[in-house]
Amino acid sequence: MTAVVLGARGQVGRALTRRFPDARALDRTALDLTDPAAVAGHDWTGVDLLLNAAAYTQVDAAQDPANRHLVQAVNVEAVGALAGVARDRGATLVHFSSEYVFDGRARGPIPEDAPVRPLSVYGQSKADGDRLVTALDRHLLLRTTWVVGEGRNFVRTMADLADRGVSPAVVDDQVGRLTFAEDLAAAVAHLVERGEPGTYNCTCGGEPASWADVAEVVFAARGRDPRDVRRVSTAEYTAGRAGLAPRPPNSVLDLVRLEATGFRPRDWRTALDAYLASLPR
Ligand SMILES: NC(=O)C1=CN([C@@H]2O[C@H](COP(=O)(O)OP(=O)(O)OC[C@H]3O[C@@H](n4cnc5c(N)ncnc54)[C@H](O)[C@@H]3O)[C@@H](O)[C@H]2O)C=CC1
Repeated sequence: MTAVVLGARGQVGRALTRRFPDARALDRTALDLTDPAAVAGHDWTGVDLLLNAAAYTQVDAAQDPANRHLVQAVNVEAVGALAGVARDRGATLVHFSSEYVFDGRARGPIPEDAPVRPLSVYGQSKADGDRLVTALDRHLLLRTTWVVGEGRNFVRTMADLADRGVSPAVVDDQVGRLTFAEDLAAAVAHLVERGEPGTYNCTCGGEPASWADVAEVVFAARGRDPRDVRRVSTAEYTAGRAGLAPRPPNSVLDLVRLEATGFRPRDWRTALDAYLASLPR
């Protein structure tokens, strides 16, 4: 198998590169996906697995009309170009999506086939990209949430704030589960091995929690009092902060389809404990 990882220096891309050590790792400097000529002109000879972890992921910045062209170029047009490469080469395209394609207003875990109703520009762009991927015979679309890997993420931010003596306001009415990038990469390897195309929700397992619950675990691990996390509602958090994209209140994805393949994601609390133990102080 000849694999290529796109977005290789992002959180998910780094985990994929570790999980598929023989894959060709490409980031923006090696191949700018917003340049159709570069994508068409790239040497894809022999490639049979395209792992696309590249995306425009700044959810709030995506709301700014000045960035809309770039969001569209990376999250939709580039996905179409990669789908074209996969189709021409008979390769499998693995792509990542988000619970932001849903409005998160329904209660309970969200199944893969729930109605798509994005609240934000980013969510809409991911939904549009998803349609291009699922039109392919050979595809894997993994919808995930709250990713933690190498690089900037919520857990690192909270650990930094804890270490600096800050008492942050954190929302306690958005509920979901963390997903560690290495778990996502392990799921990709498992699903590629099975060779069954389709859309799968893929997050860590365990009891869903709010961002404030996660922040409290991080604070405790850094030796701070969890009560230093100021629990606020989304309405309180967003008041006076301009330009924030609306977030779905329910980010909990149903894992039944993934688990039916024999893949058991780690409980997010177990994975978080291990991650926190590895974070430098
Ligand atoms: N981070 C999260 O919490 C979540 C992420 N996802 C999805 O998971 C996937 C991976 O996300 P992360 O690794 O967290 O993102 P990231 O922001 O850490 O990495 C994105 C990568 O895309 C690359 N990239 C951006 N524009 C590019 C361009 N024009 N050409 C080539 N490469 C370009 C960046 O250089 C970076 O390496 C994305 O599809 C994202 O939408 C889904 C749900 C939650």
